[in-house]
Formats: sequence, structure tokens, C-alpha cells
Amino acid sequence: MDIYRKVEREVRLGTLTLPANLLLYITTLAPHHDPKIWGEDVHLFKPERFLEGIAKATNNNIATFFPFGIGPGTCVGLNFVTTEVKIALSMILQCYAFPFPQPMSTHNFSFLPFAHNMEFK
Ligand code: HEM
Repeated sequence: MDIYRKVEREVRLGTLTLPANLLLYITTLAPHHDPKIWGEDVHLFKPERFLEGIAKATNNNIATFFPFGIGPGTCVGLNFVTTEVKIALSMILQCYAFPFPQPMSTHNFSFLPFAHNMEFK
């Protein structure tokens, strides 16, 4: 999802002067793929990078993480879609078994759907 903003009146932003009526396109792609923020493994799918919160994951650059936009125009579907994803994930996980503890000799069938019907000895 892209973020657009219109400059209401001329404004200075650091060394930049933005004229009135300028349309700004703010991409989430660049900051969300910046190795200076996320580290050299930025292109890896590593959800565990968020285990200790966004501040830790972004090396204390929390303002650079805005998947649902920012400010008054923030995505109105944020809470809906977050809940939806949690429900979908919990439904998917119900199809798998995660036996613990598991002896080294036991074959691991936990990747199979409906593995909870299997007995682990
Ligand atoms: C993973 C899913 C989604 C992502 C990543 C996402 C992301 C975004 C982003 C980046 C914006 C722009 C915010 C801004 O301009 O600052 C936005 C706006 C919006 N989103 Fe989403 N969105 C998602 C799902 C949804 C859903 C499920 C709905 C509706 C049920 C929704 C409804 C809207 C609406 C109506 C806006 C415009 C808000 C406004 O301009 O006031 N989004 N979304």
C-alpha cells in the first residue's frame, strides 16, 4: 500500500523546500528494506527479528517502520487485519503438532497437516 500526502503550504524540511500543492509519494519499500536499519539480513524472512519489539528490530529507528502508514491517514483496517491474520495463523497452526520434549530418535512428523492424530513415543 502506498502513502500519498499533499503539501498544504510551502514548508522547509531540513535542506529541502517543499512548495505548496506538491504531491508526495512516500514508499514503505525503501525504509523497510534498508540494511542500515534492519541489518545485512534485511532480505531474509525472519519474523523473529520482532521478538523483542520494533525498537530492537529497527535498531531504535521505530519511525522507519510504518506498514500501515502514519499520522491521521493511518490505515483504518489496521486492527481488523491484525486480528484477521492472528485468527488465520491460529487456524493453520491447529493443523500441526509440536511435540515437546521429543527424543532424538523419534521421527518428526510435525510438518504434516493433522499430525496431532499421530502418536509420538
Ligand atoms: C496487511 C494489510 C494492510 C496493509 C499493510 C495496509 C496498509 C495501508 C497503508 C500503508 C495505508 C496508507 C496510510 C497513510 O496514508 O498513512 C492504508 C490506508 C488505508 N487502508 Fe489499509 N492496509 C491493509 C489492510 C486494510 C484493510 C483490511 C482495510 C479495510 C478493511 C484497509 C483500509 C484502508 C483504508 C480505508 C485506508 C485509507 C485511510 C485514509 O486515507 O484515511 N486496509 N493502508
